[in-house]
Amino acid sequence: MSNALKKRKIAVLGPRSVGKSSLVKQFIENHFQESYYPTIESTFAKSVVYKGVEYDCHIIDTAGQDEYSPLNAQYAIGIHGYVLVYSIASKNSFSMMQILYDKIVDFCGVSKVPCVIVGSKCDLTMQRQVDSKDGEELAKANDCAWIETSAKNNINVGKVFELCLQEIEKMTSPNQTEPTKSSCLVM
Ligand SMILES: Nc1nc2c(ncn2[C@@H]2O[C@H](COP(=O)(O)OP(=O)(O)OP(=O)(O)O)[C@@H](O)[C@H]2O)c(=O)[nH]1
Repeated sequence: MSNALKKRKIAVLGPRSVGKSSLVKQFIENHFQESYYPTIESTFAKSVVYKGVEYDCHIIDTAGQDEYSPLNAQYAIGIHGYVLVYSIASKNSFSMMQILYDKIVDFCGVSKVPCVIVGSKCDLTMQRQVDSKDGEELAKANDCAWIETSAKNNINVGKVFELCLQEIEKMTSPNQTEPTKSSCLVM
């Protein structure tokens, strides 16, 4: 059997300022920054052990999207799994989740993709606009995983990427390294 690490490409998508970069930075670099710098795009690599297997994860932190942004083909082709982020303090960002998920599955021409829906900034309890129950129900309706996180307080940050690997592995047959069933193929 090969000792090569299993490569998994994960795209982190969501509206502006919901905390995508903060989530990724907390996961990769273990720090949190209060100031806001809009992202263009950054890719990070980290090896993650999930269920005793080491995965070489490439995480793409993307620019904030709105409902009119076309999906960049780069975020659909060759991606194994998705992390879709809304802020629990923004109902508008939550309403983008279904739109974004539908854009991805439409682009890929599949009925579902491995995905974790993330309610970020869960430390902002006084500003909460999205009930946990609504997040959970949305995820269930789309057969996605769901979790609430705080990059600020380092709550559930690692769990997001474990859940993403879990969703990817659920849809990937053993020993398969290329995204197939759930991801786009260039014809
Ligand atoms: N209270 C709190 N603030 C957060 C959290 N995560 C991010 N923020 C703040 O929210 C703002 C936006 O965070 P970013 O991580 O830059 O958001 P983004 O989604 O990457 O933004 P774009 O690059 O525009 O897409 C920053 O001021 C962060 O400090 C969190 O868990 N709790």
